[in-house]
Amino acid sequence: MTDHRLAPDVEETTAAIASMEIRGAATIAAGAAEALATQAREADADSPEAFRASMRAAARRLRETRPTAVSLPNALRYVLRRMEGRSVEALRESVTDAVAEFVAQLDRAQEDLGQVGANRLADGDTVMTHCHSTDALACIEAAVDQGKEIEAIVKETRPRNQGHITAEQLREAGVPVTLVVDSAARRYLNEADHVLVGADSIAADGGVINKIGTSGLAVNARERGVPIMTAAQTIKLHPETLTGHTVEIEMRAEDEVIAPESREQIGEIAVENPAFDVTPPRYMDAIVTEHGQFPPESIVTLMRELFGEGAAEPWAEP
Ligand SMILES: O=C(COP(=O)(O)O)[C@H](O)[C@H](O)COP(=O)(O)O
Repeated sequence: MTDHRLAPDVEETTAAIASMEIRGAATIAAGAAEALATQAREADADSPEAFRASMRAAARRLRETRPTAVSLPNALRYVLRRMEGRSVEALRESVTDAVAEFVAQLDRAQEDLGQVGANRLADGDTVMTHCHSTDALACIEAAVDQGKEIEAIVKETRPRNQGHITAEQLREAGVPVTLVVDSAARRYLNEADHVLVGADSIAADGGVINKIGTSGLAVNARERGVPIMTAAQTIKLHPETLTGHTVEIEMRAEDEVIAPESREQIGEIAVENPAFDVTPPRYMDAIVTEHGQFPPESIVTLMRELFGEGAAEPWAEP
């Protein structure tokens, strides 16, 4: 393999993230980190410089897949910042160690935030969910483990129906599930005690970027007096927003919204398919992280503490 050649696993992971076979912010972060470990193991670079260049090339390739979940660049940053050593072997080891540490930390963070989120849920509560978030599910699963009886109203989450994954996993956890179409959410909020969502990114002002439809759900929840929380480990904090950058919202293919045949039949129309939206902090009651729960407006303090060194791009060519 020459310096910049990417390990097949990097190409496969890149394709799987782009096609959403690997999806959800935490899972994307773990997948990308593991692909970097494979790159490190398989790179046959003949100098430390060549090894570093091949790692940066792999990170750039992974970075290009999806733009909104900041857990992806945060994962790449975590690993590349820990790449050190004077020999290829030492560099290789530093990367594989960093990846193992990163993945273990992700799992631990999810477990810890699950406990925090579970404490907000009471025995007999009904929770409404949107999309499929492993961080959000960790809260419900921890509540069930505490012996609480929890029921769920699961929004299907058009256009890709990630709610079906949530429904299946909750059912497997022993939670009675009612699946509803997205437009039924306001009606069923009458029966919900909490709304629980995940996040792809959290901005410095406490804005929560999550699956399209989250912001409308939050506004409806507020109107109905149903508390809404975001479960998000700190890998979802978006360092660039500390300096005023906005988070790019991914626009996806039109055929996720309407099949090409149906579209042809309708005639000349425009179709838009944004994958995410921003829920302003005033519509979110709490952000639950592995460091505890925070009012959205105060998340900036945690962000400065954890990501104060900024949003360098260690994958860029020097
Ligand atoms: O919006 C989504 C997934 O969108 P997509 O299906 O487009 O990737 C999830 O709520 C967050 O990524 C959080 O997930 P997790 O808590 O698992 O990180």
